[in-house]
Amino acid sequence: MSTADIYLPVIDADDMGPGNASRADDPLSAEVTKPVVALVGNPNSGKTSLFNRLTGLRAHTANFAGTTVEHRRGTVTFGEQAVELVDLPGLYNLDADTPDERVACEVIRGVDRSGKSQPAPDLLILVIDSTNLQRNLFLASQLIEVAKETGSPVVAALNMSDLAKRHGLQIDAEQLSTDLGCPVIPLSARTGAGLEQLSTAVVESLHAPVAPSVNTQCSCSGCHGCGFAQRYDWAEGVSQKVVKEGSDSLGRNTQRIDRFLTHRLIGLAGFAVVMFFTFWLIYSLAAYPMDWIESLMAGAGNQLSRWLPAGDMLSLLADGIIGGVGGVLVFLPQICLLFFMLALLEDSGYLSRAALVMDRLMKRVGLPGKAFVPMLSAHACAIPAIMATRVIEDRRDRLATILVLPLMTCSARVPVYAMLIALLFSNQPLLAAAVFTGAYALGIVAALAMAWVFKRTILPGNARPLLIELPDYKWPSLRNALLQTYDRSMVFVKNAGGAILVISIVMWALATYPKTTLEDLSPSARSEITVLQDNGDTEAAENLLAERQLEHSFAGRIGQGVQPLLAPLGFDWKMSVGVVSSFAAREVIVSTLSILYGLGDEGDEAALTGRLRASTDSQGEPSFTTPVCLSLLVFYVLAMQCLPTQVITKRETGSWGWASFQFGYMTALAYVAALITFQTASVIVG
Ligand SMILES: Nc1nc2c(ncn2[C@@H]2O[C@H](COP(=O)(O)OP(=O)(O)OP(=O)(O)O)[C@@H](O)[C@H]2O)c(=O)[nH]1
Ligand SMILES: [Mg+2]
Repeated sequence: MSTADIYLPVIDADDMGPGNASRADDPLSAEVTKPVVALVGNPNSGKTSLFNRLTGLRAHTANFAGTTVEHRRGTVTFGEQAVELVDLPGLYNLDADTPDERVACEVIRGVDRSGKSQPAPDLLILVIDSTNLQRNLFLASQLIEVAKETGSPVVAALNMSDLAKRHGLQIDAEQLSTDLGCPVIPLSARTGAGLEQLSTAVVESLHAPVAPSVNTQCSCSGCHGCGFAQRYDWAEGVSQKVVKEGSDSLGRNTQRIDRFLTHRLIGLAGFAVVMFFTFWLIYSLAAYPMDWIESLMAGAGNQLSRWLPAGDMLSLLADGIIGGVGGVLVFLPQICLLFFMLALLEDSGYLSRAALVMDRLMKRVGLPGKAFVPMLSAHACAIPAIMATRVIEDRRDRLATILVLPLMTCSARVPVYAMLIALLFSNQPLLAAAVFTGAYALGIVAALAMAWVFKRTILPGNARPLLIELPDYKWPSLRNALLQTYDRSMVFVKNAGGAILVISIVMWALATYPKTTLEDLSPSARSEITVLQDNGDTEAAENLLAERQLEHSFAGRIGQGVQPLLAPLGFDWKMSVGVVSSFAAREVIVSTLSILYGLGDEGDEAALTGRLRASTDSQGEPSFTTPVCLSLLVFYVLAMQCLPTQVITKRETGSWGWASFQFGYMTALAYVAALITFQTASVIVG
């Protein structure tokens, strides 16, 4: 197992939201009867936004370079002409350096992964960011030269015209069309302006293809001579010629804000404040819809107990399904808000600044600056984040990033944190936000620390310095943010309705069978229950019987078998069952605890946290003490409890060895850290 083993698949699973029927995991060479039109251009020029606008799909867009790392397809009808539209990763030039850039270059040049020729696209839509014309023209000239060789006609889409207009920027599209030797259509992927003209130009070019041509040879005396410099000079010359009225108010505003946000200290403090504010907002706002969902669940449980006689069926539906799945679904509002805030931050352009201020820290521990965006997106889910590491050129850097990514707090941890934080500080949003931020920070610090350890041990070497484009700040698109929130949340809901549902039913069965009757109990337990019954305390007697039944169930036996291993971390046998069951998926602990603590509590309307807080051990002491909650929290921040992530790590590194190593080191780290936390907190709390 070495870094050289990392293989770089070109295309596979995508992060398109649910409802997107079309995905691009087949190579471009696959049999396609419709003409193929590819969207090409610089990173962040709006290719995916245009793709979404034209196809009605919802691929991920964001205001930073390198959002798209694979090609995607969708069908569009331009006039009466149906075409296969392909969205590609962005490029700065045609000398591909990273796996995602290679994807784009291969498609444009008409070669497949192995270098064999395949049909080039029937047409290229060259997406140009009008607010960054000069920079985009460099690639434009290269692309047009390649298109001339492959015979693909080109239509240039002068995107972001809404933004250009707002900032008083006027571009002479006709002159630009003459300089590029292809049609140039001003448009806005955000507002939809100019799409009809684009459609007409595409249809005309498909029916009467004209090879584009560009002449970057410059005869002026000021040219620097070499190909690169000459091309830059050409781009500068054309840009000066076609920009009729320029205003750099966009750039000036950006610079003004950046003076603070990219400052080495203020920038770092600003990042902490932004994250704290985000969590505070999530925590405070989500409380209301969470209450509604909780009362909905309780109402459903009550209704069921009215309809069905007491027995296994009622228990399965109320405790197993409503308790298990509902226990996880309750946290949906927090997850939606988290995704919404992340989408707004992404779209505003702030994240590239955060990457810059974090780069100094990351470089020291051997992580490349380019790892920052995958690290941030890992806060939603580690799977797309691991795929997003394809923007990292160096194999060592990429492997180090993949190994530490799952330490970032993903959305599946949110229900677990929320449950534990509610146990620690209910109704104290500020404290809760502080612990939330602390848990997130712990994940980040652990990732940086482990990267440092890897740099000193198994992955020696220095990470490449960060070269990142700082896009202009933009007002985030509310529509995009809402759609993205919906798509990502639906993945969570589907998970709750699929894997979590199945695990909940299994957990319910394990906690219910084999059944224990009063006669099966030990004489002492029997007499304890009888005394309670004789005293008329039937509720306490029933609860005690339920408790004993649970202890004798399969789940009880498993929990008690594992518990000695987890006892130093402060976990009792019920928590041990929760920990074991959540190795399939983290959030399962919430449903498992709902089931384990819900049994014997028929129709109880109290929320899960209320039940957990009231639970006691055999000596009558509270089970969920502060040291226990903290220990569980630390364990869940650090442990690798997600099978799909393991599969993706295997796929992206090409070896189960690295996936097992990731599982092993994270579990060991979680165990040791939780042990230290519990023992220390126990001493402090007393
Ligand atoms: N105002 C405005 N913003 C736009 C327009 N088109 C795209 N954007 C924004 O520009 C940013 C980049 O858009 P993407 O569609 O992700 O760009 P991309 O070219 O696919 O980027 P990569 O995948 O990184 O190459 C996002 O914040 C979009 O919301 C537009 O016409 N007007
Ligand atoms: Mg894109």
